[in-house]
Amino acid sequence: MSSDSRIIKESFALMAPEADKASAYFYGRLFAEHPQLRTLFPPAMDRQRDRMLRALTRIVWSLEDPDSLTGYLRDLGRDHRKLGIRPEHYAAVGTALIATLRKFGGPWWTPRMEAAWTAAFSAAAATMIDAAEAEAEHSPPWWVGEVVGHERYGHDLAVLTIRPDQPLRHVAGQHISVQTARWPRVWRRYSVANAPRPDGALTLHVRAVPGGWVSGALVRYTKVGDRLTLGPAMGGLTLQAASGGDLLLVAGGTGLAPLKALAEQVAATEPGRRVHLVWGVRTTVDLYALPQLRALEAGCAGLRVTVAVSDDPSFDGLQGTAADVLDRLDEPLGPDTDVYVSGPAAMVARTVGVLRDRGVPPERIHHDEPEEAEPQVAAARFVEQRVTARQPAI
Ligand SMILES: NC(=O)C1=CN([C@@H]2O[C@H](COP(=O)(O)OP(=O)(O)OC[C@H]3O[C@@H](n4cnc5c(N)ncnc54)[C@H](O)[C@@H]3O)[C@@H](O)[C@H]2O)C=CC1
Repeated sequence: MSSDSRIIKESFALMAPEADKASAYFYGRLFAEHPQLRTLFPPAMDRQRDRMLRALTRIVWSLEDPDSLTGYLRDLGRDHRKLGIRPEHYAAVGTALIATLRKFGGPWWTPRMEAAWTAAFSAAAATMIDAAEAEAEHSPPWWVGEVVGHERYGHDLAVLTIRPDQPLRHVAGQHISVQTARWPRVWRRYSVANAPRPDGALTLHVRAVPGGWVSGALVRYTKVGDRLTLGPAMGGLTLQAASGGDLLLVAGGTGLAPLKALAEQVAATEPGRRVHLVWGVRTTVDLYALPQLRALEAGCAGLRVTVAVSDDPSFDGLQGTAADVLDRLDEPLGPDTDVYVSGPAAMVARTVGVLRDRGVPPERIHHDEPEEAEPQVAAARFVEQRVTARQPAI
């Protein structure tokens, strides 16, 4: 580990006990010094603060993995265009960040730490700005999407089909962010549930979560003809280029969306490739995409779809969660099988546990970071880092 990386990790850990206060101070200071930036952010800042903390944690933890760090920063830079962040804003953010670290580092803060952070921030900002400028050559900062389909299932689920005003390039397995007119500057992520289509349309599977501003608006108050604002496609739940072996896709509820896109991609490009899609839902109402999955299966020799229902004993089929189904699979998972998992965080964790018990190597198991991760996850990682940190380097 380079000495600068170690200094950054250790000084970051000093903030652990006050991570929430530090992120509030950071935005307070940023907006006090640059009031014009306040208009770029949502009225309620709690989730934004969590996101910032999570992003910073992710960056600090990736310092030893330059490829992963650069990819992450480039995505962040591209994504920030939709907020209206411009190159000149980065210096303001850097000044507020260093001031925050200095304040919360307290008596431990040293000029050596400040120099390491300043250099790291400049490098990160340059990567983000570079990615944003490269993206600006061929893509708008955001898209306007017209809702051309809106199907309701039960009281809290909807499948939306959206046609962007300009081509929105995406790869099967990626997600986009969505803003509704009801909640300006509040963005939420949804996976695109289809492989790229000739007409450019995007399908989203949306569950209205309790207290969810955007999900509630999309399910209950959006209709055909409405317009939504869309951010660029991001995310890594895409097929590994090098892998050509069997695929096991394990979905829970609306976590089906990115895996359905992967199944469509394979059906279109490698119809003979063996793909087993296991989809677990709670009740039969949640089997909203079953007709399309069966149609896909009928047209694709290599695709097999298994569904299981966990909370409805009257269901005339497999009972249990997707993880339970895997536990009972009688066929072995070949060493070249890649597994993709998507769904509620607890379901993903349980499924990954079952797969590990069945001997699937960790590098063959792929899943996304859930957006709805515990808000305190970043602070918890600070604490973990602090406990494991060695003596300060300086
Ligand atoms: N809508 C989208 O585009 C995407 C959504 N997601 C995530 O997928 C989740 C989907 O939520 P819902 O549809 O409400 O799912 P849900 O709550 O209806 O659950 C889906 C399935 O997961 C099972 N499950 C729940 N907890 C489990 C556990 N601890 N162990 C094993 N199985 C468990 C349930 O029994 C059910 O079979 C959300 O967390 C969402 O963030 C992930 C990727 C894309």
